[in-house]
Amino acid sequence: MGKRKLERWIGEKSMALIVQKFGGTSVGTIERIKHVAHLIKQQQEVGDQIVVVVSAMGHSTDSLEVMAKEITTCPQQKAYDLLLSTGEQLSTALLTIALQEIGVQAIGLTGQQAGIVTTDKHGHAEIVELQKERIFHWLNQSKVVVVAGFQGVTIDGSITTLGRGGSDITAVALGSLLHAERCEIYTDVQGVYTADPQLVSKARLIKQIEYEQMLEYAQLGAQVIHPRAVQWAKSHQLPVLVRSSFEKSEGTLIGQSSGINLNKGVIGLTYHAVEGKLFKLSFIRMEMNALAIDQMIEQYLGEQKLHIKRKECSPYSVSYYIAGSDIHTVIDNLHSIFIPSNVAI
Ligand SMILES: Nc1ncnc2c1ncn2[C@@H]1O[C@H](COP(=O)(O)OP(=O)(O)O)[C@@H](O)[C@H]1O
Ligand SMILES: N[C@@H](CC(=O)OP(=O)(O)O)C(=O)O
Repeated sequence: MGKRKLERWIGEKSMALIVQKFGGTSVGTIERIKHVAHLIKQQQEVGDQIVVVVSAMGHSTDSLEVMAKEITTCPQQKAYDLLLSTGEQLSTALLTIALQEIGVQAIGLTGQQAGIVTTDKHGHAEIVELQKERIFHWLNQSKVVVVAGFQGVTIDGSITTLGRGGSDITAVALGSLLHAERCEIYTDVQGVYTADPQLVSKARLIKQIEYEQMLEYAQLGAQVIHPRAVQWAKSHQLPVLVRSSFEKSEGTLIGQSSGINLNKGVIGLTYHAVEGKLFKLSFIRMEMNALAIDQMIEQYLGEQKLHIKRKECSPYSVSYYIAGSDIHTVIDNLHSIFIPSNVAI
């Protein structure tokens, strides 16, 4: 019997264990929290065991940072983590109450109560252990377990945070260590797109992407999932589904290669300002070290009289530092050329 299955039998249940993570936008208001509670209830009615990971409401972690900075520009790390971790504790408690209110048996846990042990690198801690029996104890009582994301505790009892955007890491680490069937990341867009859909109007939803490519895509700025979460998923071969909490959609499956990809070109684009008018423009390629694609991109940038100041390559990506003011038009054009709408993704 495989390890994933075995774990479920130890938990004395043969149904699927799923980890669902809801980001800040998905739990941004009380109405949204109530909506999320209904989504969880629907999944539980299918008969699955559910562990939920939540982020802080909306941009409340930013507000906590601002409050501390009004006192000092240099808060002590332990107190700062103690403060930042409260955002997720609030949303965990509210979601647990919302679940209970609609008849779902639920228990809310801080990272510490869930047994998430981390290194002592405050503000950027790594999960090193999960005391699994704590979560299984509640799952075996048929409860939905709601865990505060983005936080853990050191072996000597200090609360830590994992780094901004770290609730994704909590969700995928829990999914990996609990041997869940999959981890679902619920957010404000339908899944992983070929570019940020809020910036590039022609961005298309990617149905499936491999761990390696998603890792580079996330490292290069596709903000929809944290790169360290992708790293956990890759190491434990955990399938991750990114989908919307607002509208029904199949989302994007991050997993192993299906081996039947017809697209041999570019799968994703990211760009951000480095300083002033200098931009870093990155392309995620479907194939490793595909030099022909790099040459085509460079030819296009040359034709547009965009001077490449620096180039960086990694197995599935190529990045260019270019200076320009109308970068948005360039991106739109690059997207149309290199990810044309007739190519399957
Ligand atoms: N390639 C991409 N695919 C999807 N979303 C992306 C991509 N690049 C950037 N994003 C941005 O990521 C946002 C979702 O991430 P985030 O704001 O961290 O959500 P959450 O609040 O759910 O954690 C989207 O609103 C979108 O603008
Ligand atoms: N609340 C934390 C952790 C987090 O992951 O948030 P979100 O899922 O909303 O990006 C942050 O803002 O960094």
